[in-house]
Amino acid sequence: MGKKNEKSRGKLSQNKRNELKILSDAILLKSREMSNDPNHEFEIYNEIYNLLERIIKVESEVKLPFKSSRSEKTIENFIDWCANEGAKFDKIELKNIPDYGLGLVSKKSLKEGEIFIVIPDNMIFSYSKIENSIPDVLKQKIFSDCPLSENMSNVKLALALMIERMNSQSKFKPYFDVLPNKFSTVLYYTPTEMKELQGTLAFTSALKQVKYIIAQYAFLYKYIMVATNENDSVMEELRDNFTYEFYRWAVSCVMTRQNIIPKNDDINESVLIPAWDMANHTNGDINTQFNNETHQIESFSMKNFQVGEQVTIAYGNRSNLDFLIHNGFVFKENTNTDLFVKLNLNKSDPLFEDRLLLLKRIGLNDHQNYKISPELSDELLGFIRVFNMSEEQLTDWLKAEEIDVKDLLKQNLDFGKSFEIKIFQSLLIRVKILLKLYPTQLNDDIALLNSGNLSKIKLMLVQYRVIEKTILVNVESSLQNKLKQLNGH
Ligand SMILES: C[S@@+](CC[C@H](N)C(=O)[O-])C[C@H]1O[C@@H](n2cnc3c(N)ncnc32)[C@H](O)[C@@H]1O
Repeated sequence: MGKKNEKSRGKLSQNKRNELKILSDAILLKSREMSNDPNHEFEIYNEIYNLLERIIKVESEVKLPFKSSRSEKTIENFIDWCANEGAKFDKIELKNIPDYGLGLVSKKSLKEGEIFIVIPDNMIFSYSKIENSIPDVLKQKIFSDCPLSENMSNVKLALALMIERMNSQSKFKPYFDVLPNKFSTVLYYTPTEMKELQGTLAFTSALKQVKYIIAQYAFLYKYIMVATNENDSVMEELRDNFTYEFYRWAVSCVMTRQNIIPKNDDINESVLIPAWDMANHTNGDINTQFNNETHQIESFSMKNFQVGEQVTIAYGNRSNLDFLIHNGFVFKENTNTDLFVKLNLNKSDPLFEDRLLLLKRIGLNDHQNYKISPELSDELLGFIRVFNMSEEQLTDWLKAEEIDVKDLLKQNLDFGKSFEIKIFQSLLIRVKILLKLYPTQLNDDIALLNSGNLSKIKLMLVQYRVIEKTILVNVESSLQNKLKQLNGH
């Protein structure tokens, strides 16, 4: 650390810095606005994006302080570096895999449960790994005093990555050189691409995620400009190179690759694990551990892999909404088909207060997210039962003992046929409304996917729409079947 790699590129004039400060203030102000209406949230996003475009233009003369390309040479250097650092990975190799970027491929057949990669602690990148080489003033101002990096381990890791990425002498350089230049995270969507999510359950999450990270940039920009210290070259270098482009790159690296491992007995830390983080995801159980005795990452094969097969790992049992928002991809074969929908009571309903009271007694709330799937969860059943009760039913249930009231969450509670019909119908209406919110039809989306000429991000977003709509269509037909059975058809 501490060595300036090259002469500072394109220091911005004071006028431009002032303009960036004004734009950052405007972003911070706008990002405080919040709405439950996704279309209003989209308007806020568009206004923020306009300010951001101006920022990107002003910052355009400051180039990213590194060049990385995933050439054969850089990959070879990386593999040599891994070997020199003590990684054990002779059963696998790193290869380009269409639609996945880089990935791991087996060189020997692997048995389920067999260790296929070991990464020693010295290869793991984190803030604590560079802490001792960071000048004190920078450590104090950026990592202790700054409320964002102090409280958020992902921001801390992103800033540590930016600082170390600027250091051409870094021991991690061979790893940084094979990191992607560009991502498909929400931070790289254009507003036109973002609009592809309109009507989906992911729309608001995507908008909020971008708003949040742009606001982080604006906050950090102002913070770093003020915290700058002429006597500290690394601090100055950070000030000269801190752009939105650089920040979204670092945040995307962290979003798509970070892991949490124990730093010591009491504290965990966000880290990047070179080579292991080249493994792509598939369904299964997490089969990687941090060995507390050897301080190594060990990954075990999740199944038998043939020679030449892609060796995948499981990132966790996440829904496609989570993968899209937090990891920048969707996984068509995902066995996790969870969709969560916010359901609320009708405030103008004269029985609103009673329903709310009963909901609370069974541990539920108004405005809660419920899992929508063909098998209705206990919580969803509880909610739609309370939502649909008559005044008489409500009064009876409110009188029930604490222990009995929880029966409302039981699958086999017999409410009688007409009430069953009522609750399934109300849920069916809700699902139909959700399906109507999409500006496009499922068939149109499928045709679009088959057209074969979509950009990478648009393809992913249309795929996401198809996945979400398909789940809802399945729930719709399962509810219709249940109603048919109840009606004796
Ligand atoms: C930890 S990295 C894995 C290595 C990555 N492929 C690379 O080239 O650096 C995670 C990223 O890999 C890609 N990825 C992982 N699993 C995937 C999958 N099942 N389908 C598509 N992309 C996937 C996504 O871009 C994700 O953000």
